[in-house]
Amino acid sequence: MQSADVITDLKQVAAAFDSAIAEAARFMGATAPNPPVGCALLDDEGEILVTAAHHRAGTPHAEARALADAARLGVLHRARSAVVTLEPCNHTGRTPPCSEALRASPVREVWIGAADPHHLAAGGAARLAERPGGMSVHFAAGHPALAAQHESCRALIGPFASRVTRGRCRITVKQALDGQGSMNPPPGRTTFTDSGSLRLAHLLRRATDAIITGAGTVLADNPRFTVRHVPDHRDRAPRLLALCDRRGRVPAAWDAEMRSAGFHVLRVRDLADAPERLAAHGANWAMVEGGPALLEAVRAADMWDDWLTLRHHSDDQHAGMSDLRDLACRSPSPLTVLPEAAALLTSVTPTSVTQG
Ligand SMILES: Nc1nc(O)c(N)c(N[C@@H]2O[C@H](COP(=O)(O)O)[C@@H](O)[C@H]2O)n1
Repeated sequence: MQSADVITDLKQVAAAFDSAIAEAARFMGATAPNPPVGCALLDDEGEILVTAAHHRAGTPHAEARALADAARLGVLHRARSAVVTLEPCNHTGRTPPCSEALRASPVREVWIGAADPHHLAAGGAARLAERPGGMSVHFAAGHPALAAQHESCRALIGPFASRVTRGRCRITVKQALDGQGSMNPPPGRTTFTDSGSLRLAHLLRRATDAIITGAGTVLADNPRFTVRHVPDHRDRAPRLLALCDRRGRVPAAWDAEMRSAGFHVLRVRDLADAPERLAAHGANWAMVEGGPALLEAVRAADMWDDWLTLRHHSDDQHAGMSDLRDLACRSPSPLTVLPEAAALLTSVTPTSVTQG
């Protein structure tokens, strides 16, 4: 692959990556089975002309959308660099190859945040580099000044990479605890966390493609699993809802109720099968919403990628303090690139330690 001189100033490339990452993050939870992807086009001066994202599978990819937006605004002829969070695809799937669209455009430099882990679509970087007349192609990974952007692009692509390389969706657990470590809210209440934690939980519901829950949770709380405390995507496929109900305790009427609320219900006997079953239905990222028994089973099966703890302080010493919202993650977490979610986290701990 050609590795010609860098045309654009690295600070401007970093700013363009930040813009593309933020735009892509807005569509997390709407693009499955595709990943969220963002693209910015820059002019000769390194100024951003347009930033676009992939909205939903079957609609134009981020690169195609950015080129079309630039044409509509009459600035396409000024586009010299493309900054893309994911390697431009090199295949005809539901949409044509972005590598060809970029080759045919005025763009002469492409910056890539992360390689495409999907073997069917990969190879766009090499295809771009062999463009007659030249194309300067760069991966963020090779530039220390873009380390943060590379990490964010990896986080963005993480759930998709999990599905296409491991055949299982990424699993994020949400656990709310009171000051004494109990998961049970006081009698008469369904939650004890503060408004920030509630928002974070609903941002997570919105950004994920599926929810895994247990019979105990459904029978005790009958949660609605809908996104209510933050605005939801207007255009998304029905969300997947996996119910682990080994003993068949939840009546079939519940499935119908959930379907009419916009969910596609999957019943799974064995919790350990849920990540594969959901991935087979196109989910890249699932969150676990359950009670102590389900979460203990997730921990025992060691099947989580992120563990989000919402810890409420109700004791005298911390009276008036907001919740602590701690995230443990085993690879860069997509939650860290969701702007509002990242701002609500108290700490992020990368960990490869097996919790037991
Ligand atoms: N570079 C890039 N930009 C996007 O906006 C994308 N959605 C993708 N996705 C890649 O292409 C495959 C899907 O292709 P179709 O939407 O079916 O045409 C997907 O598997 C990714 O590898 N890439």
